[in-house]
Amino acid sequence: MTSPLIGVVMGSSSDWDTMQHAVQILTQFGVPHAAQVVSAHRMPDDMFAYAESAQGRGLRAIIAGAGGAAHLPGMLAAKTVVPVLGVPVASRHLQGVDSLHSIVQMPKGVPVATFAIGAAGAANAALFAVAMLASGDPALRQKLEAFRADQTAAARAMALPPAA
Ligand SMILES: Nc1c(C(=O)O)ncn1[C@@H]1O[C@H](COP(=O)(O)O)[C@@H](O)[C@H]1O
Repeated sequence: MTSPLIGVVMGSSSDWDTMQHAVQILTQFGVPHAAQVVSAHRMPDDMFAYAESAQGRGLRAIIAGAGGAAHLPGMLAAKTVVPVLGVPVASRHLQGVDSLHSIVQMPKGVPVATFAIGAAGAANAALFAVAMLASGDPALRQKLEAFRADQTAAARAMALPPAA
C-alpha cells in the first residue's frame, strides 16, 4: 500500500459532510491520502502525536477542517513544519464565520493557509495540495491542467434561461 502524501484531519465526524469534498478531489487525482478524526480539544495528546510524526510519515501537507473554536489547524501548524491547509467548517450558530476567524488569524511565524468556509473550501484545499505536489510531478500537473481545461469548457458552455 502506498503511504499517504496528504493527511486529512477533522475535529469531529460531524465535519465529514464538508471534508469528504477534499477526499473526493484527492481520490479523483489519485493522490495517496488518509483521513481521520483528530481533535486538539478532545484528544490533544493524539493531535500532538499526529503533528510530531507527520514529517517522518512522509506527509507533504495536512488538510485540517474544524468548526467553531477551530484550533486544530493552528495547533497542528504549531507542532510541525509540514504545510497545514485549514478548512473552516460551518458551525450551527455562527455559520462558520467563527471557524474562519479562528483558523485565519494566526500569529506571525505560524502560518495556516486558510480556505473558504464549507465544501468549496475543502475542495479547494485539496486542489491546492494537488498543485503543491504537481510542481514536482509532471503527470500530476497534466491531470490538473486537464481538470482546469474541463472546468473552463463547462463555464463557456453555461446557458442562461430566458428572462421571466
Ligand atoms: N474545532 C474543533 C476541534 C479542534 O479544533 O480541536 N475539535 C472539535 N471541533 C469542532 O467541534 C464541532 C462540533 O463537533 P461535534 O459535532 O462532535 O459536537 C466540529 O465542527 C468540530 O470540528
